[in-house]
Amino acid sequence: MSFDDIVAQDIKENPILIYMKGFPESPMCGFSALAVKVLKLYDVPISARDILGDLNLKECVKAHTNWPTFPQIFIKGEFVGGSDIILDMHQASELIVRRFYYQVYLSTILILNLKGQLKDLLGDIAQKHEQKESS
Ligand SMILES: N[C@@H](CCC(=O)N[C@@H](CS)C(=O)NCC(=O)O)C(=O)O
Ligand code: FES
Repeated sequence: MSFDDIVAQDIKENPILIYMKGFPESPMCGFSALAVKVLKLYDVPISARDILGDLNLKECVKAHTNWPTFPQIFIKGEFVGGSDIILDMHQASELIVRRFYYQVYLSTILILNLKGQLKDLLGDIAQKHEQKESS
């Protein structure tokens, strides 16, 4: 099996694959460690290959993606990028989630406020209605 075949098979068979320095449990570089840390936040199975021990594999991966550095992350067969890109993607998704909760919070305040106003308004009518009935 050529190294090209190994890379092609790796990418095909593993939904999340990192070519990295070291292994997920023992990264040998801060950039690789960061990529693993971000992916671990999503509770997904992470497959990895250590490129430090195999220069041929390393060169083959670089040629395959035309990307000069490691880590290199593949998700569902697609090359995504390195640690900067995966961190940016994570932070962007965090921002969307935070904005969503903020919107829900604002909407809840608004609904409670309207409900309070309606209660005051109707309460007044109900009181007058009661007074009329008793007189
Ligand atoms: N900004 C890069 C950082 C990765 C990086 O600069 N990696 C370097 C140092 S570990 C690298 O792989 N250099 C090429 C090499 O060691 O062969 C990213 O987003 O992944
Ligand atoms: S091995 Fe030195 S920065 Fe990655």
